[in-house]
Amino acid sequence: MTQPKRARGGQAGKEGGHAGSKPDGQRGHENLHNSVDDALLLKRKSEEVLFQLNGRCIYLVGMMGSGKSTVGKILAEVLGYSFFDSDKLVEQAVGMPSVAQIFKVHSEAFFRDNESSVLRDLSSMRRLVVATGGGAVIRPVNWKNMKKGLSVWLDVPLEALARRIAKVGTASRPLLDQPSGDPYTMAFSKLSTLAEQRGDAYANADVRVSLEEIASKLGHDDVSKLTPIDIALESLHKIESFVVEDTAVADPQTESQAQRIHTL
Ligand SMILES: Nc1ncnc2c1ncn2[C@@H]1O[C@H](COP(=O)(O)OP(=O)(O)O)[C@@H](O)[C@H]1O
Ligand SMILES: O=C(O)C1=C[C@@H](OP(=O)(O)O)[C@@H](O)[C@H](O)C1
Ligand SMILES: [Mg+2]
Repeated sequence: MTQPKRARGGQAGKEGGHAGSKPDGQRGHENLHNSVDDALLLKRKSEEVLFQLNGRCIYLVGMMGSGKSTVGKILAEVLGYSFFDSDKLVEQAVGMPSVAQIFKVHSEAFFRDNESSVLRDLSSMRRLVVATGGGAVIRPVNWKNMKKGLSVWLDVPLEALARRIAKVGTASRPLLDQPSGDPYTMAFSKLSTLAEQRGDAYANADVRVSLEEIASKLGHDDVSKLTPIDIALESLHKIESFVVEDTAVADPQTESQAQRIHTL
């Protein structure tokens, strides 16, 4: 059977469009082939990773707009895991329709307490992909709970985050909500401040998925050309490498079996 190759742009779902030299009809076919190839690669890798995960949960961390909810749903789907978005669970627990309203009626501290309770409850479960809120990384108690599973940091350049946020608006993200000003500039400025305040809290994650690295590997000049599937696939590769190394430290004998599977 021929191996699917990694697609190089032109797929549905990416942020920036880039016109190729081919007529639209041909590009359409190419895009479809690329998407099918990517879906096959993703499915195949997920089957290997599923075996190695042994039921461990995956926690996605990263700044607002980094794609935790988007990529998390894809990972859950291909792994056959259940997907939870911690923001949605907080909304349910509090009985309010949006995070923005919780911040407004109560406070950020109230939201954070509920966020910690949700993460604590989830940490006793198995076979979950959890998209956390961007600020979950600031509390050590959340890390204590997330470390029961495997954590993945989606590391996205601030410019790309601000572009995404400017596109969808800030209504659902109260920390970025600004009454006036250019949406991109305002989002970029707020995100920069938050990134500075949070320091290297995201780097506590077991695995770092850098969009700049993926873009360079795939020959793209901009992270905006990456699709959520590209990012999900790289996440699975990184998770696999981490689990293999982790097993090596914990149990050298099991490691040699895991390594054999990894290199197949
Ligand atoms: N790789 C991507 N390409 C294009 N748009 C994306 C990508 N990843 C996420 N988005 C969009 O960016 C916005 C933020 O994504 P989301 O998954 O909600 O991030 P988070 O949960 O980390 O805040 C959404 O509108 C989503 O559709
Ligand atoms: O970074 C943050 O502090 C927040 C991120 C949001 O989630 P997303 O990262 O999914 O946008 C949400 O939890 C809340 O608005 C606060
Ligand atoms: Mg989210």
